[in-house]
Amino acid sequence: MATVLDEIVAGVREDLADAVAATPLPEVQRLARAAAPPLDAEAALRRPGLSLIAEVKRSSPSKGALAAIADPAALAADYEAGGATAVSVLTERRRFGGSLDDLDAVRRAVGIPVLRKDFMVEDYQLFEARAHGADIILLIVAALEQDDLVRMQALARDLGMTALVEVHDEAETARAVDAGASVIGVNARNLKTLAVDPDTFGSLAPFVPDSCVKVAESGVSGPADAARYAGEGADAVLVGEALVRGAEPRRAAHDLIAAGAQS
Ligand SMILES: O=C(O)c1ccccc1NCC(=O)[C@H](O)[C@H](O)COP(=O)(O)O
Repeated sequence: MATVLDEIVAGVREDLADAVAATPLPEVQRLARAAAPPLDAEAALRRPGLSLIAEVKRSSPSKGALAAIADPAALAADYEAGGATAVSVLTERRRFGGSLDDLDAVRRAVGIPVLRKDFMVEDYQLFEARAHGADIILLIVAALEQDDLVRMQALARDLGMTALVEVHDEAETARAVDAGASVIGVNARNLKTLAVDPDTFGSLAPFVPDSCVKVAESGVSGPADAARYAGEGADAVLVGEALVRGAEPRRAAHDLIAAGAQS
């Protein structure tokens, strides 16, 4: 039976065919090479204290519509003012309501690294991300064969971007480490059931080498969760729903970071 991830990736591949038809690979490669140089996101995430990757997330397969984000640039600017280290922008259209327009708007609004959060299955998407100013791309181990993971990580580096390599279990963590990942995100959301298990980060963190940046993804509902992840060894937390649903994203960002620092 097809999983949610399979269904999302099938939709992404259909949209990708349209994108390639509109902007062929050589042109998107040219645009990627011509874009302003990327920021060193890995170095930013390695700074002392708990880093926050704050997400622009309109909707999700697990929760449906989350927030009517009229101005993604203003939201991202609030995140930056609240101390976020990076902004994550979901660009997947069908299930998350995102777009490259959101990425463009955020890129123009902030001076911190920007993550294109999407389901990357073809090299084309990495060039596209860079052409739109992304500094970080997401590589989901569960969505990629090992040779694709290795090649796409090398391509991200060649383009000057940081790859956030996402894992959900011990086997995927071993694959990420084998592929030479330097930034590993442990996602607490099970991509088959969509349930969030807050114990996932703590159980997988010991399998992530100390040399890697460790990112705890999903299910952070407030400062206590950020403090818990920091205590379990997270260098960064990636937070979407709690920030876009809250009334004061700037303060909420600040409070998450402060809780991590106290842990
Ligand atoms: O959010 C979902 O429902 C989802 C479903 C299937 C694949 C990915 C999904 N989310 C992507 C993410 O990783 C989250 O947006 C990110 O970690 C932030 O999570 P949260 O703070 O729980 O919104």
